[in-house]
Amino acid sequence: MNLIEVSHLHKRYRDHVAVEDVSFSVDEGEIFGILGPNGAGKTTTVECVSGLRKPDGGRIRVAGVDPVGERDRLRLILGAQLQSAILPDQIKVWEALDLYASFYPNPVHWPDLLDQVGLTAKRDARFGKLSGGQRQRLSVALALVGRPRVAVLDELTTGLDPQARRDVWELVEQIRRDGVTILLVTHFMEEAERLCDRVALIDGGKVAAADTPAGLIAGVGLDQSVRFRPSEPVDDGVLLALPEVHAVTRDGAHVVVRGTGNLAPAVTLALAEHRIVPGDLRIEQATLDDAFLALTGRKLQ
Ligand SMILES: Nc1ncnc2c1ncn2[C@@H]1O[C@H](COP(=O)(O)OP(=O)(O)OP(=O)(O)O)[C@@H](O)[C@H]1O
Repeated sequence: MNLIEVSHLHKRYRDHVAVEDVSFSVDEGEIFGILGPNGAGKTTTVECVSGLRKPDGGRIRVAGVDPVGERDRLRLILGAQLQSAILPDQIKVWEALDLYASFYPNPVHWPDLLDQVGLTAKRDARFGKLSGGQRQRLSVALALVGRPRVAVLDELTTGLDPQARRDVWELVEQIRRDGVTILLVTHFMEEAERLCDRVALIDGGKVAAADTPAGLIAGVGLDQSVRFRPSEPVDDGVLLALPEVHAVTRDGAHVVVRGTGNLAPAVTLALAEHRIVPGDLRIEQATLDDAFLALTGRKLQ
């Protein structure tokens, strides 16, 4: 079932078009990613879904609710974690949770939530004294305190170190296991690949493509490459004769073979038949970044 439906969303800031034409739908229980470079229109899109901005065109429904006309109903369905935390530095962690819980008719018992996000030890700490990762985890807890069916998480791990980022990723996976549908905005390819069931690639206020991460990569026909330094000169024709191989290029002393299917075994076998040893052998899978580049002509990061 589609829990979120966005069709032909259009949003301008005065004469600047932030979102040209964005459509996507999110199934119940999914982690759906919105991936794109800075300024692509991601935040504006999810702010419209969250009822924080009024679209200039198009239609949005969240569990059948119109975010513009039915904000009170939306509040009970959707919890948003905002890009920049806007809590006062002096507020204590427990006070923030207690305050947010008071906004909802049936809030989560917040000490459990504090435990879930790993902040029980910080219960009495002031917001201003928390680390970046702790602030992010608190903001996730605040988005979940009203028991939403949908959580909107915007640039959740920007500015975090790798360990804190992995901790937040685990938290997101745990929230999904609890049955919450997640709309996740990110400009990190790894984050989208790791967390998202499906991803919409957004560029210049439009959806360039939407699919599973693997489907997006396969869709542009760039699956993988094998890179090696041959022990003897290798004739391109030997490799190009293999059905798995699409292209052979050189990078200094290295040969780069692009293709599909069982590329690496096919290439190494062909080399062995010609008594060539592939030194420094590396197999590289295409990434969402490659798919984005192929679709838009631009890199994500
Ligand atoms: N309040 C605003 N007033 C005017 N222009 C804005 C406003 N908010 C965003 N924009 C512009 O609209 C475009 C889309 O911005 P948006 O924040 O939605 O993109 P984004 O993909 O989320 O990028 P980022 O990751 O940098 O937040 C950008 O060109 C941005 O400068």
